[in-house]
Amino acid sequence: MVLFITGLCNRKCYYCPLSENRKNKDVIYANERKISGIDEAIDEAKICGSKGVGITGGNPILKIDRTCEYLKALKDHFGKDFHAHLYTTLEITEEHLQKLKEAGLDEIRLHPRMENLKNQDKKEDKKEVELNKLVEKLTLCKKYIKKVGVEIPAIPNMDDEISLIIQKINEIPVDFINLNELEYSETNYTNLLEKGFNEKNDYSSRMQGSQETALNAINLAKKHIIANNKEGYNLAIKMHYCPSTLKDSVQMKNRLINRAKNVAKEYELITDEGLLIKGIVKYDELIVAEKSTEDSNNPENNPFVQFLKYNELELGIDYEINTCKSEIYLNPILLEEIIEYIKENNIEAEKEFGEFRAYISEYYPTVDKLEVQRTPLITKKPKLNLKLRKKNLK
Ligand SMILES: C[S@@+](CC[C@H](N)C(=O)[O-])C[C@H]1O[C@@H](n2cnc3c(N)ncnc32)[C@H](O)[C@@H]1O
Ligand code: SF4
Repeated sequence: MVLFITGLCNRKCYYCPLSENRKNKDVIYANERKISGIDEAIDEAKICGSKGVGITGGNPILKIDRTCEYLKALKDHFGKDFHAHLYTTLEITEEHLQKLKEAGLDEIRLHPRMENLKNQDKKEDKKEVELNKLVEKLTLCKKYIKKVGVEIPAIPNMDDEISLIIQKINEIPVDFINLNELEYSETNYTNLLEKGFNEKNDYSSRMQGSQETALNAINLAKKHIIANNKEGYNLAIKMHYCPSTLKDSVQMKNRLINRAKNVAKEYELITDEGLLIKGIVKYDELIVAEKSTEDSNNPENNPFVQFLKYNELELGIDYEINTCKSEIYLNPILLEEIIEYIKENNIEAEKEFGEFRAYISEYYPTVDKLEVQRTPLITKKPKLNLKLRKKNLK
């Protein structure tokens, strides 16, 4: 689970990808769900079948007590094997680390100021200071937290600077460095273009040159480390490159599939991407059967529902009525079959069931249930006007 503990942050990274509704706002999200308490975080982790938490922001240490409260509550609830890692900056102090350790943090990932590392003559000082500070803070983290690493965006053309970071931290007991493929979002796009970067293609949010920089920096660092250590290969640090597609196609997909499995209703299907599909019969106003002798407000007396009930035993139809939205939900394949049946048998759907629309809806299994596709089902068999068509062809 991704626990976004606060949007507050003292930095102003030009590549910051946070959206407007999170950036510099003191809001909490568990995955895509906006929450206001620990119980909701626990609930979201349960629904998603989470095995651990990544605590992020903003900068979580600006809300250190909240961070520790959530962390401790998750550990208490799910046990010590529920893995917890946290992203933060070099502003972390011994006091923060003491608290994080007590709350059970397993891993920490530090993010230095990339702008200070850019190799420009006048900034040579800044670069040294930033690198030394990184080494100092990583060493401090190692005193308290079991796994310590660095995580940074692979900024195109920063091959040498990133290679230098790897060489420096390879000399101290640090476990890993993660290089993320640089990604654009609606908030950092203009900044990235102003820096002279371009997007890689128009179907992803990847920036051109980032992958090359990451791989080149890793190879450069390896070369230097081997060359400087005549006695042999002494590359202690683990290096990972995380392409942006991995986030979407693996991390996000797995999370969606887990969530979908836990929230899917009997009548819903789960796609390979972890989206949910259901059939919807929509009325402007949910009508009830005209000659119903029973309570005329009872939605179960809707003619379409009556039809489903009539076929319930044979087809095992499971359905749900949403009276607020005047909608009936059922298995999408069954709905398609019913609509086909109506057409094939020339049943006058409107006369039988009243005026309704039918469609298949595909949506995210998240709290906001964002719909990604809606496929209308045609309820009347189309009549071809062959004469007219012949005339047109002439
Ligand atoms: C989104 S941040 C969240 C944590 C915190 N705000 C930070 O920046 O460290 C998670 C990781 O992504 C990296 N990152 C920041 N902006 C990025 C971008 N535009 N593309 C790829 N990675 C980015 C940061 O280095 C950080 O380690
Ligand atoms: S540290 Fe993270 S949240 Fe803060 S400005 Fe940089 S990228 Fe954004």
